[in-house]
Amino acid sequence: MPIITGAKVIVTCPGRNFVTLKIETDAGVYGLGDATLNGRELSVASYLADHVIPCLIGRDAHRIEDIWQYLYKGAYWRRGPVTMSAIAAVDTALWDIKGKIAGLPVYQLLGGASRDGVMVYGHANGTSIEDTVQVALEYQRQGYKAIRLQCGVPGMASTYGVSKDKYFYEPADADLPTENVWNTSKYMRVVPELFKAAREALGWDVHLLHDIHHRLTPIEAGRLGKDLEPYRPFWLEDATPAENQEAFKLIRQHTTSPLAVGEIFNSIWDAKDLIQNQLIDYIRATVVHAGGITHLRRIAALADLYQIRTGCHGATDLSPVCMAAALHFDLSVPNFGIQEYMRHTPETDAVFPHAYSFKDGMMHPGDAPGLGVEIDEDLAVQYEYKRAFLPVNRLEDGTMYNW
Ligand SMILES: O=C(O)C(=O)C[C@H](O)[C@H](O)CO
Ligand SMILES: [Mg+2]
Repeated sequence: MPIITGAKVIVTCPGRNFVTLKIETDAGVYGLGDATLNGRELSVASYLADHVIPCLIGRDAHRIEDIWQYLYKGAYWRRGPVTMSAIAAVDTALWDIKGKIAGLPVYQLLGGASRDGVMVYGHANGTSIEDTVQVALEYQRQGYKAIRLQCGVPGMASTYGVSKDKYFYEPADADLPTENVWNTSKYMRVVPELFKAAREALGWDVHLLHDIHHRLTPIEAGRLGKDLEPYRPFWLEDATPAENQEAFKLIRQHTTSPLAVGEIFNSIWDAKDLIQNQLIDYIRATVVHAGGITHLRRIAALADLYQIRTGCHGATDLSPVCMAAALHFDLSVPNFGIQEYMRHTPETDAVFPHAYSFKDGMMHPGDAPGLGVEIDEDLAVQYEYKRAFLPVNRLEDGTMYNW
């Protein structure tokens, strides 16, 4: 049995901050896990270094489930994004180790491939409808089968999902949170126009998605969902904050537009009521923030009972280690729906060389043993941690709102 002999936390900032856990064993094999929690990175780094790593030394790295339970139940303080990201990092690294020792890619350990490849969606964004549609056309030319559309709103200086650089979107942009201003009615008018223009330009063979990013009330979300129905969206994401899950009943009463929720969920308990009441169509939880591959499989299994499919979060603040783990999960899980794919910068890709690849709108984790992702530690140390916050959002009268 491979015994855990050491572990360390690597914090690096090749364009943005990433926290990576590296677990070493006496079998000469190590594993990697992503522990990045955007805007709160050092909390997870400390949780791992101060409270988790000392408990790992001397354990059998093959006992993935037992170590998961030990860290979850053993902490007494359950759930929460910091705890669950730390557990996820350990879990992911242990799957990596198991795969490397077995000489198999992780997806083979998860039951093997359930499909040939993983359909991903790219992000088309622009300051205007015209710009966004042009970018979407470019994605379509690159072979994407699914495209998320976000555009600037006339009369609003900025909004979620629209970047200065059309291809690399990084919302955690400042040393202290940037203040944005929000106006729901202006936003509600522009999105149906965006979808109309996109359908006219792109046709009907491509899936179109949109992220509301928690900014509507349930009844507003019902209205937007209804207005978008003629354009057949693949999903509307995070229509309203999901703390009150009853709220989704109201949205469901008004629209057949499919709903996706869960990128900020960190355990099956966050998703349970939405899933069991069939209030969503896609569950967005992913490896790093929802307790690792082990826990995400449990969430997917519950969702599968209700024909709810997976749609893992895959923004750039999830490192290539998480991306690789998500792709192994996506390839194997029976109720896969779609995977988000935001390209990392070349600097990030250089720090994390990986076996996963993209072709014709589909991704594959590759067949390297384990996760198929490495970290170049010499390069990683050259990029020092840089404090960066996600923005905050206020209504026009100054009221604090959801970002
Ligand atoms: O990718 C998405 O759907 C997002 O909503 C991105 C999030 O804002 C981002 O990951 C927050 O860290
Ligand atoms: Mg989102």
